[in-house]
Amino acid sequence: MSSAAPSLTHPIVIATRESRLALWQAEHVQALLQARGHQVELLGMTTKGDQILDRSLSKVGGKGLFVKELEVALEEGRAHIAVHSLKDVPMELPEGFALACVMEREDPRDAFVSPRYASLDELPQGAVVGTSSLRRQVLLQALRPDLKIEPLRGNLDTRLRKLDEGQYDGIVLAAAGLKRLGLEARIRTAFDAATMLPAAGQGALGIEVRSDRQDLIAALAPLAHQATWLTVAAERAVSRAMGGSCSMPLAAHGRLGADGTLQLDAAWGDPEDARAPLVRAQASAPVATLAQAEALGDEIARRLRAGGARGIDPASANP
Ligand SMILES: NCc1[nH]cc(CCC(=O)O)c1CC(=O)O
Repeated sequence: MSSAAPSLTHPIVIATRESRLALWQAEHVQALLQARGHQVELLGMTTKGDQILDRSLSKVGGKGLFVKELEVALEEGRAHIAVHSLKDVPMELPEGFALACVMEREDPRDAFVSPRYASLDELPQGAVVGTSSLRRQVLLQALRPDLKIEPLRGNLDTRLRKLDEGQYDGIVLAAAGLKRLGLEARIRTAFDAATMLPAAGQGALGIEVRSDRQDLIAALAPLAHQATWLTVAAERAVSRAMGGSCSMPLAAHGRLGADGTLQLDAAWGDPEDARAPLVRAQASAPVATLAQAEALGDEIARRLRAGGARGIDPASANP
């Protein structure tokens, strides 16, 4: 049995980074497509983002670094689809590329990981916490102004190794990545999403294709999870409207209720002052279409700006 459109040729090749998490994600999609009768192969690649371990991503060009090489492979026809953590996908895809679908979300929360301390509250005064995320930095600093936040880059295994070597008292990672790699036991506390507000798209996977591949878009449609798609569309709209990139501390988190009401929360931190008070905004609305979800995200961005958040206009944003 195959649900393939007539023009779809096999195998479908998935371009993937070679970190354990990226491979897990690509293999996850491979298995789902194989279960629907498709023949699927992986094409492993190293991206610029994978090679930069010593500097903060926000200083060297941002999220796009993880996706560009994969897009080149799609452009050249060496691969057909790319699986991304939506958190790492820029708000606007380059001309000619589209998000074919968004899949069911894993745990969207941040997790506190530490060999010695069971929670953030247990950390002694002045303890060292590792994260290179500006969002995590400002949210942590709001909860515990005494903590010393130090940069921490690399894939999940690298970050855990640096923690285990004693460079930090604790680190903050996405619960989703740890769960996917079978490392859930490392989570000491999953932060309450209301206090450590997650990043837009955190925990959700998206599949990118060339926008002219209607055959692939049709083949991927059954993998979509509509509730997740609506929720992350609203979250990503907040980022887009704020001109968000990883150089702006910005959190956006939605929850879609069984009645179709989307509750959206966001927080903005001053990129120039990690200790400045956060600007928060909240709104909810019934949401049944992507356009309605995006309108709610736009509304939240307006409220953030009204509360003092400074957005970046598209013209002056990072390339
Ligand atoms: N910033 C890197 C990144 N991008 C996606 C994940 C895994 C979680 C996800 O899929 O959202 C992680 C690790 C982390 O933030 O700890």
